[in-house]
Amino acid sequence: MKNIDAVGFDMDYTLAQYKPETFESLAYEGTVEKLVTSLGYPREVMKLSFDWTYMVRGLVLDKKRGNVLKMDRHKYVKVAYHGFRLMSKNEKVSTYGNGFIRDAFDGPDYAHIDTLFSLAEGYLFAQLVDYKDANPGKLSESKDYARIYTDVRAAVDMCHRDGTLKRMVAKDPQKYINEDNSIVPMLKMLKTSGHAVFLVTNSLWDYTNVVMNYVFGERVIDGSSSLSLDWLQHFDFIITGSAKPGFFHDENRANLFMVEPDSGKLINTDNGTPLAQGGNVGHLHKLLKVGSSSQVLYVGDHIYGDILRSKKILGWRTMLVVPELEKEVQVLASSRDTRKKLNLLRSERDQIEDQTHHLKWSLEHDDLDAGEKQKITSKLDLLEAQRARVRAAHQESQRIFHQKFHPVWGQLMKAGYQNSRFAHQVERFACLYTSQVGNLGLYSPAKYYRPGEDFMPHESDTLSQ
Ligand SMILES: Nc1nc2c(ncn2[C@@H]2O[C@H](COP(=O)(O)O)[C@@H](O)[C@H]2O)c(=O)[nH]1
Ligand SMILES: [Mg+2]
Repeated sequence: MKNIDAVGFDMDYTLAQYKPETFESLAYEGTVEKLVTSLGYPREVMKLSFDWTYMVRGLVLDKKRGNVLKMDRHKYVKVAYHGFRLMSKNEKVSTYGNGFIRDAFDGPDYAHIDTLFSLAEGYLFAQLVDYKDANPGKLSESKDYARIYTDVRAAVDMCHRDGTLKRMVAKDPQKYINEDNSIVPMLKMLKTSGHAVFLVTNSLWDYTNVVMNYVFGERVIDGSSSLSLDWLQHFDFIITGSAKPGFFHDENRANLFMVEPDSGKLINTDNGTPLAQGGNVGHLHKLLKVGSSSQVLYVGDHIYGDILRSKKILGWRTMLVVPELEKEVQVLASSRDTRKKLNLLRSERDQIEDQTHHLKWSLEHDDLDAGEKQKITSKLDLLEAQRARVRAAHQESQRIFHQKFHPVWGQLMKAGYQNSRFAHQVERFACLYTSQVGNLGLYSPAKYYRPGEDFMPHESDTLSQ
């Protein structure tokens, strides 16, 4: 942090941690209503209900096929559901494992659940896929799976734009946003230590003002009547309506407005102004007066919107907020014995397979008499039975272990033994990651965050001996 001159924050799901159980339920209900009232879906769809715990970040929606996928860092599909039906191994392999060209899963046929804002969207998509399959003819013919996805996306988008969500949050922020008393001390510490502190959010000024009032301790907010501007003192610069990730491109020509905080009026400007709406990163860089982009640390929750471009294009230092990490770490810590057992079973299976292969080779290629052949065949039968036992025990323990994290999708950061696609993105694009933004305040603002050591397989093997 010594080399960092400016620390910036995203607002939604970073400084303001929404409660997915209420916020995403609101998004879900608003979306269903729009599908029925504006997009021609049958009223029956209103009877569907939402399980906010089902979807997780890192999943990929296959829009055309109506599937939900979890993949590893090499983009191998490890778990696949059609709607809510688990696809068999054969079905999965024939859909995603054949062919000569590997799918990159990043074209227009796929959508990524890479923000907690997308949990309701993914869930509703899977529900409507099942609904279409179970009710042939009830949806109009044009509504294939891909069209269903487009409709759900459009309805979610409307909810964010037309006030369906924001009006409700403004009325009762405590219902939708977690209280977090660690934020103010953390921001004060950063400022006192000489860092410039800034906010860049895609939310517009009026909503930002409501949410930040709640985050900064004005716990009783009724509409906009009692909003205070005291929270502004914690930031040197504030940019609302930033339209990230486009904001991170200097050539982005979005208009820059000065915000008049009391009235919320937007005034045209082409100058850097401490409280602005719109513009691009060029305006911000002028204000920050940093010598190089690596002196900026930006903290956000969205791997694409906040982290990827700011790091890849600008070279900012980045910190990703991953609230799911809390449970992930808890389960890992309480499963040490299980993990040891899994590793033992895995190496036992490897050893049995190695022995089996040697014996089979010998049987086929060595010059053996009948007695020797018989001995090897009996040994092979024993090994085969042993392997089946170890394999079954391993699979069952692995299944139980993964279900401790999430009953359907398992560990967020792993897909089998490999890092998950999500974990891979975190590793590549986030310099730091943590479960809550307030954790930044647990360390000195002068702390040097050293990277963990990289391990090649041959190195970790020698360490564990
Ligand atoms: N128009 C849409 N707005 C969306 C959607 N998903 C989220 N949002 C809004 O973006 C900001 C996020 O702010 P940030 O502080 O995290 O930069 C917030 O206002 C959301 O309501 C969407 O699908 N469409
Ligand atoms: Mg955000």
